[in-house]
Amino acid sequence: MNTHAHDSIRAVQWTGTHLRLLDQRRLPHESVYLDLDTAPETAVAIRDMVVRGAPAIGVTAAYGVVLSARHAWTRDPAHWRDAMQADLDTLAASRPTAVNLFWALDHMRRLMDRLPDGVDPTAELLLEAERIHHDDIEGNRRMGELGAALIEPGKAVLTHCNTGSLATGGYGTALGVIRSAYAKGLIPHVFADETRPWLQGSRLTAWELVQDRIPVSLLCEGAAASLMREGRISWVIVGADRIAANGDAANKIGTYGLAILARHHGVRFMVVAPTTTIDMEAADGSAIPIEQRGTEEVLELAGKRVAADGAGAWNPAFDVTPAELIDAIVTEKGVVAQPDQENMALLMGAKT
Ligand SMILES: CSC[C@@H](O)[C@@H](O)C(=O)COP(=O)(O)O
Repeated sequence: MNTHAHDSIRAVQWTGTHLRLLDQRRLPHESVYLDLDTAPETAVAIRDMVVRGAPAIGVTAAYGVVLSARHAWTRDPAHWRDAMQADLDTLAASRPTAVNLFWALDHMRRLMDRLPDGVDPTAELLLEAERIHHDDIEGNRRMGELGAALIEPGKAVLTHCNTGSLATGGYGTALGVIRSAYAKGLIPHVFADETRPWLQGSRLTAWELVQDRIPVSLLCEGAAASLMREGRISWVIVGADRIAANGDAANKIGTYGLAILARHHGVRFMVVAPTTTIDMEAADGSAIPIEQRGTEEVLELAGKRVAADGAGAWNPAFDVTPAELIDAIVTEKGVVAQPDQENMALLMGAKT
């Protein structure tokens, strides 16, 4: 029997008593799981990249709220909501760009407000976290179908970062489209950027694709222009951490450059993300907070200094691709071609 990565990889799990995370910092060579019991531990795991990828961060935060509720109810059943406040703030401060985190916290907070006083809220909150998790996987399957339908058979595609089972509730966004397209025989091969400085492409995307027996070639980001010039790919397919109301999309640093290269070479550019990644409060990309991470991530490789002593570094974790460089945004609610403020509002059911 073939083992498909998307069936077996569960980066985020509820054990019945604990939140269990696959430590993505140690992949692909070691599969180590961490069991977490508190919301502050969950926030640290998000910040330190044990779990990463916008939808997976959202799902994790929802389970973090469950852990918080359990402690709050034990400590102070009469004021469990107040007792959770510090935990909610800590979770919200873990990473700034992926809006799925804030979406999940808001969603859980709204449920907290509806729950009755005097009753342990843990079970209800757990049900909701599990629903968020389940809906994310369903949404990915749907996006897989919708995105694959845009791809004509024949050429390879290029992806960036990791948007697969590891980055989501399961299956993946951009990698979900790639999985579906490969299963339909539409794409023969996948090119994956290694994705400095965390190497999500080499360590995580390649690991997932190899397990699914989908042929993958890694490349340094700097090789993408030459790949396109050789006419070897039809689409660049990426995920997103936050999409603004006009369709500008923040994603892993380097995505913007790929979009410019794609337009120059007549390659199409697809962003795949659930509607929980869309932030209608952000008018355009300039309103999206971009996380700056520590300089050691650039100056070192696997914990070992590689840069010349005395050199500094600039390490933004994300960049913003302007909507006009995006050919399609694929969500679980449908595809937005040539995204702009009007068709994004239509998708989200908002008034223009
Ligand atoms: C489905 S994941 C979409 C994005 O979150 C992904 O492309 C990305 O940029 C992840 O960044 P990371 O810093 O690894 O959390």
